[in-house]
Amino acid sequence: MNQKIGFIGCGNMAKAMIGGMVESKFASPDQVYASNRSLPNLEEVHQKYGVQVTQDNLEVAKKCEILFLAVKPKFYPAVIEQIKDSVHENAMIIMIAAGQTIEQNEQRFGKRMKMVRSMPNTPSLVGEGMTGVSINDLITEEETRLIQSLFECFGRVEFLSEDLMDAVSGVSGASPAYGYMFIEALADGAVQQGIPRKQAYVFAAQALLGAAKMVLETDLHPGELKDQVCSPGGATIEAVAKLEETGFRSSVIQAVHACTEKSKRMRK
Ligand SMILES: NC(=O)C1=CN([C@@H]2O[C@H](COP(=O)(O)OP(=O)(O)OC[C@H]3O[C@@H](n4cnc5c(N)ncnc54)[C@H](O)[C@@H]3O)[C@@H](O)[C@H]2O)C=CC1
Ligand SMILES: O=C(O)[C@@H]1CCC=N1
Repeated sequence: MNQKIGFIGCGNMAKAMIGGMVESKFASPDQVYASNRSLPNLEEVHQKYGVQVTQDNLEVAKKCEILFLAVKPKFYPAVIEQIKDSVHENAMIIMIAAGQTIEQNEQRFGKRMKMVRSMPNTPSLVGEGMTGVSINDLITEEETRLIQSLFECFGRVEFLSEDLMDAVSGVSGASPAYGYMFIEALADGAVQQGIPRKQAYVFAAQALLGAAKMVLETDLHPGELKDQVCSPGGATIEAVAKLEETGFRSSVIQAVHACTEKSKRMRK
């Protein structure tokens, strides 16, 4: 691809995607532009990845055919007001904000634009991102393939209808945070049993990485994979029974629900 890719807002999520794109060589550093209100994050991505940086949002908006809006949801109205008359004539706008809808942002631009609503996650930085994507009807099939390869350069992508995008925040946008909590909890349990903390994180994280790969690569149902670990009368089933008793599944389901509902409230 030879389009220029811009990021307005260069925080945690933009840095993860820029890192993923450049490290995977999907885009060369001279194709990628980022603007941010403050300097430190810009200096960091320039030093690490060699991308072009500026504090001027308009410079990025004018230059880039593919434009990520990577500021917090509450800053979308002000940023769109600032750039709407300057965006590249063929611009494709990629929103990454929780809760923001395509219709809402078309209204803010005051015209129909090629618009993508996406929900990525921070493991994009290490090539293991998961992104949910909805597109509007101005995006062509060729552009859809481009969007797919763009998000696939740092992980997996699934297209789905826009009414499900708030739930994507709950299941994959936010869930790395739940995963880190699970890893911390596993490691605390291991430390309680005498395993040194540094090793405890390796045991916990690698076990979960392996479990995730088993689900994605064997095509077996997670329940069947769980049953393979639970020897009759063995140790694992004791742990599984304790997790059920203490509401593990229900707690996770409620967490996804809470995140999804909050995402919906964030567009008000
Ligand atoms: N952090 C995450 O795991 C995920 C975040 N998102 C979405 O990504 C967006 C950004 O989130 P984060 O990167 O976590 O936030 P962040 O706070 O780390 O980054 C936002 C950046 O935007 C800059 N900024 C604020 N107003 C600006 C303006 N007017 N012009 C230029 N830059 C401006 C800030 O200085 C900051 O560096 C949010 O809309 C969030 O919903 C989506 C998926 C996952
Ligand atoms: O916490 C948030 O609002 C964003 C959306 C998903 C992950 N971070």
